Amino acid sequence: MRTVTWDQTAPTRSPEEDPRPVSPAIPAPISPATPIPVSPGVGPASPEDADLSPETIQATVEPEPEPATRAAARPAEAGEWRGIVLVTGTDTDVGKTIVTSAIAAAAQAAGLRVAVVKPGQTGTAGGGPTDIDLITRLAHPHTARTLASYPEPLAPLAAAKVAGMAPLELYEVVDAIRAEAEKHDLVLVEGAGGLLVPMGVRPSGEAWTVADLATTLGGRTIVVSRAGLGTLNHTALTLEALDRRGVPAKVVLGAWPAEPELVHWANLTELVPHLVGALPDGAGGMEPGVFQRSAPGWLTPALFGVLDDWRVWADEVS
Ligand SMILES: Nc1ncnc2c1ncn2[C@@H]1O[C@H](COP(=O)(O)OP(=O)(O)OP(=O)(O)O)[C@@H](O)[C@H]1O
Ligand SMILES: C[C@H](N)[C@H](N)CCCCCC(=O)O
Ligand SMILES: [Mg+2]
Repeated sequence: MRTVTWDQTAPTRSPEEDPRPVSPAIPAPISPATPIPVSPGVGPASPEDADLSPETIQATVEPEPEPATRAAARPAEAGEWRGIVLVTGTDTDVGKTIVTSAIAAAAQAAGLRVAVVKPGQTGTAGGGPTDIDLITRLAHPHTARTLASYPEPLAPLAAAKVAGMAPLELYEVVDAIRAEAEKHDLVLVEGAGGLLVPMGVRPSGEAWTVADLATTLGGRTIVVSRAGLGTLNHTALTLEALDRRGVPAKVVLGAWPAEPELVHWANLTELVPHLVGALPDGAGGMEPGVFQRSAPGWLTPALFGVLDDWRVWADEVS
């Protein structure tokens, strides 16, 4: 099997010169007395994977068993992501819409009937295409619906308030998504911004988030993450929030750069145990036919793709 050779000129240190562990800090197991589950975190699949010494500066991007002290990143199974799947992200502008399009395209190519639902679209005063417009252009899902649109580019609840419009009501959204699930094999639900953005109100008047939607619907969740510096923390925070709620989650990189640097390879190595896909930067600008034919190559079989070896993928994209 081929290995990926990282940029040998990048600054590194050998264990002999500096014995500090190069592994990123993995949260120590929390006392069994506390009810807080151990963070799923992100991290190398094995200590060897974190070795950035010059002699072994190779990305060993094959997932291996997680240490028993952490919630395991169980390998996703082929076709597992059917039914209702929420697509959230570590932030706004991370590529949720493009990733949603890619999953829809790959699932349709695999013969599934796909619906995409965007509960709250904000920023429509800008006049550009909505997320559902983009998804429709790129992937042509069988059904594509926006449930509520608000003019200002804000979180949906804030956008509803400033416009004096009705906020999204949690159980109306739940009912709309369940109705699509009756008619489709896969319903992709794209949030707005990240996991804990206030989306609308519950009957009690309290705000709800995409995390609440995931727990109410019992849906699996895809976390779209950036590839660059800062993503390890943002991804770990999002995975931990989902893990604490008992929501199964996997990660897709929204935009893998054309010219990856050391940090991108290092992040890939850390995230591989959680990854079920990675889209190239620029994918959103592709001609729709090219996008649809390419999408399965960016996703693992869990998401109806054909990407089954991250080392081969890394060789091909570098
Ligand atoms: N793989 C990609 N190829 C091309 N453009 C991308 C890619 N990923 C993200 N972008 C660009 O980055 C920006 C944000 O992407 P996108 O609209 O998918 O973000 P988002 O996470 O859906 O944000 P929002 O919270 O507004 O829904 C867009 O301008 C999009 O064109
Ligand atoms: C307008 C933007 N593109 C998104 N649709 C909404 C992002 C809300 C983010 C709120 C926040 O986390 O502060
Ligand atoms: Mg979007």
